[in-house]
This record gives sequence, C-alpha cells and structure tokens, in this order.
Amino acid sequence: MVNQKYLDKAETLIEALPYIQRFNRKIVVVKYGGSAMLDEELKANVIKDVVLLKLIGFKPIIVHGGGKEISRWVNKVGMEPRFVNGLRVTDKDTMEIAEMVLAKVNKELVTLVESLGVQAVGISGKDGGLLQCHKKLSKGEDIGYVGDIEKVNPKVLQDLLEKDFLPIVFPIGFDTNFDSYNINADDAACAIAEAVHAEKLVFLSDIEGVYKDKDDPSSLISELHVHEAEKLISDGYVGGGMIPKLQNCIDAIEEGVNRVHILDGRIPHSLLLEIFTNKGIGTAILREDGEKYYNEHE
Ligand SMILES: NC(=[NH2+])NCCC[C@H](N)C(=O)O
Repeated sequence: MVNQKYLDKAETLIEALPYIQRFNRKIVVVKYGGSAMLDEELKANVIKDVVLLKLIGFKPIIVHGGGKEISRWVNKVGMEPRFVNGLRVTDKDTMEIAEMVLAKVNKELVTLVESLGVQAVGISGKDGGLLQCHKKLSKGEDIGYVGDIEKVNPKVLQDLLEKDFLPIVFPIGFDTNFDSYNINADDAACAIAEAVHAEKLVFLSDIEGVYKDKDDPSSLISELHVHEAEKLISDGYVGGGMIPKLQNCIDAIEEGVNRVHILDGRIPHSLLLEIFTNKGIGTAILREDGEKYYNEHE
C-alpha cells in the first residue's frame, strides 16, 4: 500500500500543473519586503521559491526594499530616522546610507540565488536608466531625496530576461539632473510590472491580504475584481497602509498586468502556495474579465 502522504504530494504537483503551463515564459514581478527580509530562514525560503519559479520556466523579477535595514544603519551611525506622513525624510547623508544598505542587501540576495545555481544580476533603478524620477513632496512638504517615478525604461530588464538572468532590483533612481532618489519599493514594483507587461505582480508583505472588515482577521478576501477593490477603498473598508497598496494593485491591473497578489511573506512558501494551488493563500486581484478560480461558497 502506498502511504497517503505520498499520494498527497503527487496531488499537490498535479494541482500545480495547469499553472506551470499557464505561466510558462511569463513575467512575474515579486516585491519582496517586510519581515520576510529580516528573518534568515524566511529569506532563504523566499529565494528558493523564486528560484523554483525560474527553473520551471517562469521569468521572475525581484524588486526589494530594505526600510528596516536602512533605519538600523542610520541609527548605527548616530543619526535619528525621521518620518513625515509615513515617509522617510531623506537628506543627503541618509540617501547615501540608503544606497549603500540597499546595494548590500541586493548583493546578498544575488548571492543566495547564485548559491542555488541560478544566475542573477542585481541592479538599481539607475542602471540602464531603469527608473527615472522626480522629487516627491509629502502634502506640500519637502522630504528630501524621495522620488516619484516618472518614466521606466525596461530595456535592461528585457535584455537580462532574454539572456536568462534573474534580475534583482533595488529602487533608487535619478532625476534629469542625475540626483539620486529613494523610491518606495511597492511603487517601483508596480511601475516595473506595468512596463515589462508582467503576467503577475506579487506583493510579499506583513499582512495576509485584504480583509472585508479591517478589524476582523477572519474576513480575508480570497479574490477580488478591480471594481470590488475600488469599492472597498471608496466605502472606507480598508484602512491606513492598505490603501496605497490596493491602489497600486488597481493601477497595475489597469495598466495591463493580469493578476496582482497580496501575500503574507511571514508564511513560509506563501509564494508557491499562492501560485500553484487553486485557492491560493492571500488575496488575488483580477481584471474585470478575469475568471475567479475559487468561489468562496464552494
Ligand atoms: N488568493 C487566491 N484566491 N488566489 C488564487 C490563485 C490562483 C492561481 N494559483 C494563480 O496564481 O493565479
């Protein structure tokens, strides 16, 4: 008799089959941030998941932040991190630290990917003129070298993908005067996904997904059409930090990305569980004509 556990494993692989077929050769942008970046075990898991996507024929691009790591280094050199309306105030010194820290994190990720036998190239938004930006004001206030993306030149990414490299991007770009700016990693992931016509954009963060009722953690929504996502915002159902995130998802879909997923990066292998199962594990936001795979009443 074959042990049921082994049969279940085969089942899992068979459930993955249609997704392996559907997303073959398709671009998947993964925004990697939050706690999953600080915990070494979670980090190794995320990287393994992305490497697996790559090896079965998807074209993943990682876009990462490093906010907590930047704050740690800012403190280490005796400076006080300052935030205005949730945005980091970035003077010249902070900008310099941010760039050094993000580049260091970037090369650590490249090393992890390379150690698993996949060739990775780490770049910033400056390389190949990927992210052109201008100064962002926060409610009219100057918060320093914080940038809003103006234009994306995806050529460097297209070339890397064509040559079978796994691109790993950190979101620092320059303006037309070649001054450096720190860019929000969610915004960068979203703009990049649009520019490369990604099939999927996946946000790995510290939240399970979108909730019907922000105060009830059992009300996680599995699938949402764009208009439902818009309605959640306009009806005031989503709160605080989720609004810009959900707005990014809506924008990405309106600009042609097929599906956007919000996942909890603290759950080991949430990326694989989302992409290779029918039900997924977080919230998937679909185009208006996107078919819902999973009906909550099933
Ligand atoms: N949160 C969800 N309901 N996700 C469904 C995921 C379906 C499928 N695996 C996909 O990647 O598109």
